[in-house]
Amino acid sequence: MEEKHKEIDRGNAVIQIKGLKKSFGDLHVLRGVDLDIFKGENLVVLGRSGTGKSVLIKIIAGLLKPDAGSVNVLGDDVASLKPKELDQLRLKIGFSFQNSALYDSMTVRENLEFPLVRNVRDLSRADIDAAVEEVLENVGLSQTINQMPSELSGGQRKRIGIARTLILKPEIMLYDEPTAGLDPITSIDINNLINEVQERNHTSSIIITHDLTCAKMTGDRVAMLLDGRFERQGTFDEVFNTDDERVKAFYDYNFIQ
Ligand SMILES: Nc1ncnc2c1ncn2[C@@H]1O[C@H](COP(=O)(O)OP(=O)(O)OP(=O)(O)O)[C@@H](O)[C@H]1O
Repeated sequence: MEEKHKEIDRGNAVIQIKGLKKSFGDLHVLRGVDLDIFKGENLVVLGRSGTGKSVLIKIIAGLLKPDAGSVNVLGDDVASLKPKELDQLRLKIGFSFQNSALYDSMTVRENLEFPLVRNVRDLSRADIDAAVEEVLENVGLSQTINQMPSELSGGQRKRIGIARTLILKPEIMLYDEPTAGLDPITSIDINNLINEVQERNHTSSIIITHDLTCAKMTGDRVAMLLDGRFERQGTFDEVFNTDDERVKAFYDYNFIQ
């Protein structure tokens, strides 16, 4: 499988993280994280369980406060935002979490309408219908519009979850283990969808994954969290071309076991 090759504008950072630290009691999870994410870039974050990937995402979204360091998202210093400003910023960030969290009692259409109706005022019925149809078409599932989530496959539910996030046209997408629990072929479909979203919407994305096929297919750049820092950042091959046993173990586990 080929590495991704996409030109990224390194002059335009949408997320800038400097010297970020976060501990819980004696547990020092993030120990000085420096990271930039550029406009239109897919950045894959790798790291073993418990290394602090979710903590990092929560800090970016303003859900957790850092102990030290700065986090700037789309020009805003997250720590200094008032609650209302934080809500505004969060509308520009799409979260695609592991379980997709669709509402089981609502149809696909109702699930997709929900964030729009809740967050955007003065939309006509025609606007809402058009937005729902557009995102469903973008994820290739127009035919499921009147179905219930229980009638969909895991891969389809994942796609609808991504569509529901896209309906607010986020500038940044955060994908938390997008291929977890999916078979390899369906995982590849989701990886392709992540790239299509990037191409079509010029979104910048952070993709947290343990799946190195996903990392290689979707990542313009890969950053590996090791002992609380991003010691290794670069293309997929740059990150894994090393004698560092911690990195090699991660690679071997994915491809040999
Ligand atoms: N609110 C909290 N209070 C105390 N400890 C926490 C809190 N949130 C996270 N932690 C701890 O911080 C560490 C990092 O957690 P985090 O969820 O970020 O890991 P992760 O890298 O996302 O792991 P996984 O790949 O398993 O999802 C863990 O040891 C976790 O127990």
